Amino acid sequence: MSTRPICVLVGAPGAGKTTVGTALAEALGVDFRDTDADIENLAGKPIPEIFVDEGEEHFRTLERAAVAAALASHAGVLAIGGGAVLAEENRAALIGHTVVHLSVELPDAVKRVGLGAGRPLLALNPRATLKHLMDQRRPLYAEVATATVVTDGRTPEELAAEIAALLKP
Ligand SMILES: Nc1ncnc2c1ncn2[C@@H]1O[C@H](COP(=O)(O)OP(=O)(O)O)[C@@H](O)[C@H]1O
Ligand SMILES: O=C(O)C1=C[C@@H](OP(=O)(O)O)[C@@H](O)[C@H](O)C1
Ligand SMILES: [Mg+2]
Repeated sequence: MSTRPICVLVGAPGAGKTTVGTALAEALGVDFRDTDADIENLAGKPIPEIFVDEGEEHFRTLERAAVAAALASHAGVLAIGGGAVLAEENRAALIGHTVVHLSVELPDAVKRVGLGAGRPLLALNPRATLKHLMDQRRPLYAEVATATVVTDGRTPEELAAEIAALLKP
């Protein structure tokens, strides 16, 4: 039987999709899924290694397949990678879903991505690259979102509670 996510989280790297999504799923008592984790499981290696070994284009191919599969089969909270909205195929697939854009401005995004590794696109010059990615993608997040939640200066728990309230019928 086909099913659909309760909510799909989109936004820039560092918006908190993985962190807030995990907290939201816990608050709602449902499963959390992240297409980045699906891709890593399928490829059998971390995302930075996929970029080094096979390149970004191959990663985007795996990502399109992962987004389509998760949208068709996951019933809980779903986070998709920050760059997934670049593909027209993914934006079209999101139509009709409840899509929450976790918005973040550059200062908070820089602080947050600085806290962890594992984002190959941001390995060299995180601030300048993030600024470029965010400028390029802002209209695409707006295009697919059915709601936007501002994350700057807010905790993941506050954000999870706000989204849970927003999802109530
Ligand atoms: N609202 C927030 N406030 C402070 N730190 C956050 C917040 N959301 C996420 N973080 C931290 O920022 C980093 C990136 O978060 P993550 O959930 O991986 O973002 P994304 O999946 O959108 O790239 C993590 O170290 C996480 O703990
Ligand atoms: O912005 C991007 O293009 C990417 C974001 C990452 O996910 P997060 O948005 O969860 O960091 C991951 O999919 C990959 O490193 C590419
Ligand atoms: Mg993530």
